Order: sequence, then C-alpha cells, then structure tokens
Amino acid sequence: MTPRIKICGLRDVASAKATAVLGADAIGLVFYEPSPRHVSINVAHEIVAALPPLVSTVGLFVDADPALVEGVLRTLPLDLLQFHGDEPPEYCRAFGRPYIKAVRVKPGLDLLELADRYADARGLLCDAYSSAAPGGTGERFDWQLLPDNLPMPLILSGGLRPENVGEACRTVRPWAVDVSSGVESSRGVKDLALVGRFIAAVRQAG
Ligand SMILES: O=C(O)c1ccccc1N[C@@H]1O[C@H](COP(=O)(O)O)[C@@H](O)[C@H]1O
Repeated sequence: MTPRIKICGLRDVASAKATAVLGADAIGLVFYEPSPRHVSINVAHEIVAALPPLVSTVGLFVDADPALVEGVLRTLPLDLLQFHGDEPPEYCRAFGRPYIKAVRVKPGLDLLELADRYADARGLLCDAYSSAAPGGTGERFDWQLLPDNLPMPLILSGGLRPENVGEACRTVRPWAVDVSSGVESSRGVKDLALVGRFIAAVRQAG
C-alpha cells in the first residue's frame, strides 16, 4: 500500500493549498516557538480554513503547556495532535483527541516497549535523535533499528528527501512518511518543486 504523506511546517496559506493540491494527505502546523516553522494561531486558522476537503491537519507540540494545546484546540478543528517531546502517555491522552507520539530513535531505544506505553496513540512517529533540537533537523537514523512487528502504524520521518524517500518506503514499508527540512529551499521555507518530487517519489515506490 502506498504510504500516506504528511508535509510538516507549512506557514502560509498559498504554500499549504499548493501542497494539498500536489497530493499531500496531511499538513503539519508547528506550535513550537523555537522552530523556524512556528505558526501563529491566526495564520494556522487561515490555513485550515483554506485547505480543500479530506486533507488532514496535524498540530505539532513539543512539551507544551497544556493551556497552549487547549487554546489551539478551542479555535482550530485539528484532526490529529503530534506530540514531539517527552510527553508521558497521561499528558497525551488528557486532551481527548486522537494523537500520534513522536519518538527519537537511537540505538538501545525499545520501540516495542514505547508502543506498549502509548498503546492508545494512533501511530508511532519515528524520527532521528539529535542533541541539537527535538525535531525538524533533517537528520536521518538507521532504519535497521526499527522492529518489523510494531503493533501500531509506523510514521517514518527524519532526514527524508525526494532522493531517499523511495528507498525508505521500499525498505521500511511505513504506514506514512513525514517530512519538513527535505522539502525546503532554506530553513522554514517550503519549496513546492521539492514537495512535488517528494510526493511523486513516494507514489512511485508504491
Ligand atoms: O519541523 C520542525 O521544526 C519541528 C520542530 C520540533 C519538533 C519537530 C519538528 N518537526 C518534525 O520533525 C520530524 C523530522 O523533520 P525533518 O524532515 O528531518 O526536518 C518530522 O516528523 C516533523 O514533523
């Protein structure tokens, strides 16, 4: 089955609409201030309102004050929450919304144990561990570290680009792929030609 595609870190209406038209299944909105892809609630609102139907919207948070998450949810009809920090399971489920849990993969991390801990998550998003930032670093990890019996959908991320996402799909067979840096011309600026090439490479890999 062709993996679903999430493009993360859209910051303006035109790029978000174009990304949807190019075939993205989901758009990620980053509510993490230190990120170059941070988006205000007002702009996020404009983006969500402008998207065509059947394109999911995902709100990304990193160890956020629950008041921030609740504030965003009061205003925005997000489809899914993405927790990309060290949030414990109780925190993730406290909002009563579907969520995916991001984990930063490095040798020794027990992904099966994490899948068990976050059993009510809709999926486990596996990103690269980096000491530089919690995510969006463009760094890859060793896909051999992924178990082939994860009991929930695997969302693969971390350093994916148009040039390597086909191989990633054929090797890992993820439920979905997620990308930020690999489809940008500079940090935080999406390049629609790269977005198009990324989506085509995923579809081609089947
Ligand atoms: O995109 C960001 O700026 C970001 C900031 C903080 C946490 C996660 C972030 N993005 C997520 O990081 C991964 C990998 O991104 P990349 O393609 O390697 O740049 C991806 O899941 C994004 O959703």
